[in-house]
Amino acid sequence: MPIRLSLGHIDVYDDRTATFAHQLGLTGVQFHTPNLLPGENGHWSLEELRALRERCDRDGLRIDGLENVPLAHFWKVQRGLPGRDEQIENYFRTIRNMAAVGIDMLGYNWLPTFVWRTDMDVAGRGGAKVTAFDLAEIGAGNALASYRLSPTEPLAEPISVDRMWANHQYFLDAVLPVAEEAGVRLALHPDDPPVDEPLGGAARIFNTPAALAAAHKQAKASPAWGLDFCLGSVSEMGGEDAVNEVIDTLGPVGAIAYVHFRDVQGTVPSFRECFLGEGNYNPARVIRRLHEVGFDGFMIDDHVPAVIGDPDTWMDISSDAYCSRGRAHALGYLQGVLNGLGLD
Ligand SMILES: O=C(O)C(=O)C[C@H](O)[C@H](O)CO
Repeated sequence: MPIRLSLGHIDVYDDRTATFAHQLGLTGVQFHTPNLLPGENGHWSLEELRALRERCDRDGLRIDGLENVPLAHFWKVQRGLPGRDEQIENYFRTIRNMAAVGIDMLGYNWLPTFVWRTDMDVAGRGGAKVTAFDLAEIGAGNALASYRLSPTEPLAEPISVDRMWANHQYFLDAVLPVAEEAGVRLALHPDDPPVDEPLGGAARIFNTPAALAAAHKQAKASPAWGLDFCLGSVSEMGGEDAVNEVIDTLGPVGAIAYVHFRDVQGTVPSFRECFLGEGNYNPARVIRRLHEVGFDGFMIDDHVPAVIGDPDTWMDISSDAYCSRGRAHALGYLQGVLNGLGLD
């Protein structure tokens, strides 16, 4: 299949979201801890996954993937706490239930204290609302702390770099055989922000292109593991050079599962989000390079700048805020690039 675009990072799915996808000419959707999957028993049940699948079938939209099980399903696994084996058993259930309804991609992250920003309301181009991170400002805490995927409980004790790697290995060793058998692929989101310093007490380990290649080694090149290639997070590591390094190491071995398409200006320790085309990398060059190494998966929009008339960026998960002008701009931009490269 050629590289394709999906409407991505959808939290709240309803008629409005489905209409937005159709109006933008998209045929696939990708979900981000969706409202339609409460997962109240510690896993995503067959019934709720089937209902989501049937809903999208009725809407004429393919489900390209799911990302991030609810925090309550996963926090002990990430932190390596007693009780993680029970959560891993439940993760098996989620994987098998996804397979049973024909959904074969599951994104995850290795961020016990989730994504951090130090400002959720910076004026980007023309005053568009964007988010920013500055390591010098972390003393004030995470400006994303009230986001529903940020943990409400602080860490009981700090988690070191070594523990983070060991916990990830433990998770992969348990889960990949089940994922392989089920035919579901797990996709790791890079750290955002990719700093060396711990944030909220948890070390950050997937913060360089080399660390992402090391994750591939931890997965022992399993076909059930890939990178959720967040271009924004990798751009935060080192701009287009870092993006190219990831494409060149993980692309040819088929380890790029799918792509989050957003960008930033600046790199760690300080960056801010921006529109496509004014960030650290050239989107057309990146897509051409992905194509040249054989990437043929899907790409999604991610969080986007809020332009005039848009209620918010990613803090507001309502479908009103989600179906925004900023998002339409990002997707239209990417459609134009794919068309110009002859890849649509
Ligand atoms: O920080 C980013 O770039 C994200 O896309 C954050 C998302 O919530 C992502 O799903 C983290 O796993």
